Amino acid sequence: MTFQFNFTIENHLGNESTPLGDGALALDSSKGSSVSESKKGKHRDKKYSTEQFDWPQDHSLEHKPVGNAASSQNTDSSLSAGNSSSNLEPHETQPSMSVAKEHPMPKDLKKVLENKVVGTLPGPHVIVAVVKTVLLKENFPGENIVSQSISSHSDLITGVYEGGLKIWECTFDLLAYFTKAKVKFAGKKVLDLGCGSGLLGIVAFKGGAKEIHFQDYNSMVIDEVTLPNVVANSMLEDEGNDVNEPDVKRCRKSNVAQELCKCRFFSGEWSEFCKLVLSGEKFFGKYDLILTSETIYNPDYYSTLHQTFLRLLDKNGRVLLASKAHYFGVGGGIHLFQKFVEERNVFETRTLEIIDEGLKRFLIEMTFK
Ligand SMILES: C[S@@+](CC[C@H](N)C(=O)[O-])C[C@H]1O[C@@H](n2cnc3c(N)ncnc32)[C@H](O)[C@@H]1O
Repeated sequence: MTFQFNFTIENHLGNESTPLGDGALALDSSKGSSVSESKKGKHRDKKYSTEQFDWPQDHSLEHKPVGNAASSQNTDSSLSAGNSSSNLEPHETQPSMSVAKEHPMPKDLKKVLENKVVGTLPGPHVIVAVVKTVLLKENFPGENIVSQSISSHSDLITGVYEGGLKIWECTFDLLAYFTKAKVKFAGKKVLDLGCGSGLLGIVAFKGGAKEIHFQDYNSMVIDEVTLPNVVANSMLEDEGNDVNEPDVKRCRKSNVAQELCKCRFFSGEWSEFCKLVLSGEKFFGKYDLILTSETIYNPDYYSTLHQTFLRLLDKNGRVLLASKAHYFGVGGGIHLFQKFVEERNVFETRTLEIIDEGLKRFLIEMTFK
């Protein structure tokens, strides 16, 4: 079995008397690379810096939902609500009811990038910034999805942690497709569903989408990965004009803030998320485009996911979905999902691309019949 994380845990840092102190977690949201010891120390007090990421191509990711690995230690309110079972097995567990909430954009954008190292994603797609994060355990009392994932040797813990801390490879397939197919985002209302790092939504943002919403199951993922990635990208865009005069600077600052107003962030389980966005004053209107990568691994979630598309997609909208052919150990996969969709008879699915290298992967489009 191959097991891979995109972040490293440094529980031993205190013993090595690094400036991070005891129980520091280093979370590296790049694919397969890790932050070196010296780099972590070096960047701890920096606001942010830019570097090129090393981005190894590993196609051997394996999902392993864990049963009893989801311990009751989890006290994060949005997570613990989803952790009612102490023995979580992929096919016995229904999607939990992790309460949905909106995460406001912090006023101090520099703070969002504190303890982060910003790099750029190599590849043929538009330039995208990704952050590496250093998390201090004491800042996240009760938030232990990282250590739970590590200790359970799993990328997913059903109903507790749904995988958003790392970038899954189908995200890269969709990014490549956007470029190849010249997907238009301008003026569209876009949802990055199960966003994790949020790279799909970020590309939509850069492509001129009117509004971009990011949703992830875990609130920590939104706060520590998605939001910083979006902020880093808005600043990256802005770095193009290198002007130093104070009023130009002020104006640039408000431009960034204005652009960021197009982005909204949500955590929580899908049916709860639907309730939140469809309810009363929070109603934001339906989405023209729903982007979603590696979200169909668990057949227990199909009904909720299908319902989410049904409720949130505009009647002329489309879903662009990327998935592996099969998710070993969890049981989901593209064929099972397509069959599920066919049986519901609401959406039409069309295969856009089959990527037949490493683990077979699919890009599909869903539109209303
Ligand atoms: C395997 S991760 C993929 C993350 C990201 N899209 C990528 O490709 O890197 C699956 C994502 O789907 C979301 N997700 C899965 N099941 C969910 C559920 N029942 N409710 C809400 N979100 C869910 C999680 O938040 C998680 O980020």
